[in-house]
Amino acid sequence: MIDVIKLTKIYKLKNKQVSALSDVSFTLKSGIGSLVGHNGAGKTTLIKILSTLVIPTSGDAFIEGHSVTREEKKVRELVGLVSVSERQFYYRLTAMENLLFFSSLQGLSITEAKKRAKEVLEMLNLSEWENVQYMKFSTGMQRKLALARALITDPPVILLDEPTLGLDPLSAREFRNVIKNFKDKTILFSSHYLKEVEELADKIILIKRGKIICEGNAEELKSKLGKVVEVKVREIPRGLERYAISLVGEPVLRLPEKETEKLKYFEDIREVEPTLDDVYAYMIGDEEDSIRMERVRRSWKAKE
Ligand SMILES: Nc1ncnc2c1ncn2[C@@H]1O[C@H](COP(=O)(O)OP(=O)(O)OP(=O)(O)O)[C@@H](O)[C@H]1O
Repeated sequence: MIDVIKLTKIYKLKNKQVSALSDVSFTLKSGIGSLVGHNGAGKTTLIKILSTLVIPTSGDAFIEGHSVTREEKKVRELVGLVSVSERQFYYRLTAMENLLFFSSLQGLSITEAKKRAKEVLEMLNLSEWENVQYMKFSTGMQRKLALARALITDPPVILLDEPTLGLDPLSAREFRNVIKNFKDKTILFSSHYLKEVEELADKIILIKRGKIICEGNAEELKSKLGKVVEVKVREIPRGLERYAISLVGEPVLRLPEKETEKLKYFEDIREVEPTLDDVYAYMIGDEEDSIRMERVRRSWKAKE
């Protein structure tokens, strides 16, 4: 179980402060949760706080009832972290040697670690790579080895920061299948792939500029949109640029029907099945994206 209570993180830079998280609270009792938000929304910061790598400015979070600020050692035993941001493994050591090295840091005996390492490598279809140096691993295999390391102590909570980033579709699918099978663990992952989020997550947490703006399962989030429609417009009104699905020629907008009130003119209305992309555009797609999109559209028009 992950319990986050009023977490705030302010990074102090030389002459300014960056508010990465502000008053974030949520509970993930079990199952799979997903953090979704724009670049810089605060997802990695949250995952780092939950794995005790970053200290929050205020608030606290509890992993299986243990505080990340006051019981770091205990929390580290309870959490397995998979992240791509750090240099993770020793390049010249084999998969097995790396796993033994990291599990010794976590206090496992060599015999126990070897047994667990073999089990997790087999679970992740990496057995035949056991004695191959890490430097020869593809990105997908590197990611799987990171998961193997997180699993070696069989922790109840797994945190994954963009686990399928850069993986080819088949490797990503394989990775997702592995994650789906952890029925008895609490898993929290961040992702920009909304199809993946929909496939895996029981609970989706939408974060915008360090604040939670909505949470629920995919159906609950979609139901907040009401009907979703596609319409052709002549011009995209300011503030609705994030709904554009075609900028060339006559722009097409895909948006909640209730938002069409903001359009002076539209034609060819067509109802479509809501997706998480629609939820994202409605809840998160923000002004800056809108302005950028409008710039693209204008420069395109100018070239025509
Ligand atoms: N060590 C740091 N020092 C200063 N600012 C930081 C630091 N780490 C993150 N930030 C800032 O905090 C904010 C949140 O960053 P974070 O990496 O948590 O976002 P994110 O949602 O994971 O983004 P992305 O999707 O791009 O990975 C950003 O404005 C970022 O620039």
